[in-house]
Amino acid sequence: MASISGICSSSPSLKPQTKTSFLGTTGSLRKDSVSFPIRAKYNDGKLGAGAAQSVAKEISVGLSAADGGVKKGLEKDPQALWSRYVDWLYQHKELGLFVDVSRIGFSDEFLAEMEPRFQAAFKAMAELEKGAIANPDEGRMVGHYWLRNSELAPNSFLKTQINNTLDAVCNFADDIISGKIKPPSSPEGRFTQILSVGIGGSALGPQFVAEALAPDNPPLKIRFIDNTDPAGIDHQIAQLGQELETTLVIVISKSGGTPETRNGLLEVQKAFREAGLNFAKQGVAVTQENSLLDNTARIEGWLARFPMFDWVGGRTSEMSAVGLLPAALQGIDIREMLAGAALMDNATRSTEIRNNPAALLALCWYWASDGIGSKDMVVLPYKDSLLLFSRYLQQLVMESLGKEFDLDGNRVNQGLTVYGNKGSTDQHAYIQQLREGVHNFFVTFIEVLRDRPPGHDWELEPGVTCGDYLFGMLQGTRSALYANDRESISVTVQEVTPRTVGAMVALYERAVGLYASLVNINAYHQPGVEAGKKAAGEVLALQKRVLAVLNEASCKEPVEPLTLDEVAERCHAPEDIEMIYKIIAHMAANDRALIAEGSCGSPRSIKVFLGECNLDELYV
Ligand SMILES: O=P(O)(O)OC[C@H]1O[C@](O)(CO)[C@@H](O)[C@@H]1O
Repeated sequence: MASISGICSSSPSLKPQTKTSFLGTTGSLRKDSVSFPIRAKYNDGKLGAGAAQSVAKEISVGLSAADGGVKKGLEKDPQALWSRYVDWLYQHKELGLFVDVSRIGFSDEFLAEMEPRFQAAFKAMAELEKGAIANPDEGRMVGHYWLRNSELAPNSFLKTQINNTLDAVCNFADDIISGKIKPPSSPEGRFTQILSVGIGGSALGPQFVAEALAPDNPPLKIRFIDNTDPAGIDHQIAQLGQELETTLVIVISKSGGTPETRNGLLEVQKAFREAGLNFAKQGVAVTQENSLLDNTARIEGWLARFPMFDWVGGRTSEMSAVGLLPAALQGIDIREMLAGAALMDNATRSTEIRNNPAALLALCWYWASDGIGSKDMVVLPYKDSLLLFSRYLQQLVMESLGKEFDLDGNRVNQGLTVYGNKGSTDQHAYIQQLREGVHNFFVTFIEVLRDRPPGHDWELEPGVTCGDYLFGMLQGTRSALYANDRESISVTVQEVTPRTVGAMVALYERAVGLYASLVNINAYHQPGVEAGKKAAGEVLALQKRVLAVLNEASCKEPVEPLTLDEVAERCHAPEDIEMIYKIIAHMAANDRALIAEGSCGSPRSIKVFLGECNLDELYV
């Protein structure tokens, strides 16, 4: 592959589109939204890309329903495309990583319009790295970049914290793997399994890295509880079987109070009790100092505790103890992961868009989705071990960019939808629609050049290996999509190694940060998640009232089965009757409520009572 990294001549001029169109009334979210400065091809050159939001509000532009979302004007001439490929190819020599943006059709005019906005984004990023409060809502610094180069931390206290934590993780992992720290009920043995309990950013990074990098026979195998699904939890515990006694349970939660994680912990502790095992001697907490989880672990005397830092967000915590501890225990070289991320961090500090792979990604996202998330990003790694990359990116990108308000308080309903699994598998699932159906996406191909470790390859037909097929499928799909005006980015690495995985994590972290600046949003908070959590809490509070009402009626002689209306009335919540119905149906399905009359299929027919009267709960 050519080693040209963006200092080459300018790209051939592409045909800029000058059409201006309006979103109209489709999608109520857009109706009340302010518009963004949009790429040059849609704004007739009226609006500088660096214009202030107030100027941008003057027009609202985007893809109209009428054009079916089809982009016109993508370069198709093979020679011109080749030139564009060569001119724009980004290479990181030391990492063996390439970014090809040639199949995204941004024009020189668009690039010029975006340049000042990128310079502002680079400046904001530099401030963030110096310790500015980059998460204003929460009044927090954003320091995940310091994790791979503690020299950058804004003060010596943080630097020491980072270094000490890394040393502690390495030492603990060494002691567990070597058997210096043994499971209490198996003094001759070693820990053989990890059960990781956590959710969101406290699970997705470790899951992705385990799938990508764990050796075939790791020193400890890893399992995850990342939900409050009782059947899922039972399954994980059942799969461990006798090995529960040699299982290290790592409970990961930045806040230390996430309900799903707490429930997972309580379920696991119950399993330990039932197996006659001492959980504390096998439990490890990764959490913020003095969180509920931290205090529990300290008071109960758990085997170890590792800190999560206030200035590291869950979705950017893979290079903190959250990701490093499980990785190290699986025998993954975490210092290499950090080195790869640090190299990428250096590269993505470049203030020259062409020379900055994260800026290139952000540029393409903006172009492809009009800076308003009008198209989804389909992430397709052609490598089984990278299966979970898209799931990992889903949180990183969508929790960061999916915001109702911008930094100036305007309602913008921003975001960038991410989905995907892996190629070529997905070619036999939904690529049909991508090629020919609704044009609401762009693709990111992740290519891995090395098919197998050296010496293992063979030709399954003359001149062709299994990996050649995978390569052919990727290239064929990229070409076939482009021929039908479907744009794509390709990120290529030589191999899936700790170094390249660290680099890819760092690449996308930075791309998200830069893109957030371009669209003027706070990438580091997640206010929207709270609404769901609050509503869940309200449902559970209502369930307690329903239970109290049913209990009272069920303690009567004779038992008084109640209609839904009666339950709602006695709960003083007639407006919540639908939710009350759902609560009762759920309880009935789990043998916790009995349907005396009627059936759940016709809610108005139901009369319900509890199988048992609980006198202790009567006047609660
Ligand atoms: O690590 P915690 O505090 O348990 O949070 C888990 C996840 O929950 C979220 O806060 C969303 O609810 C994510 O941002 C986070 O990664």
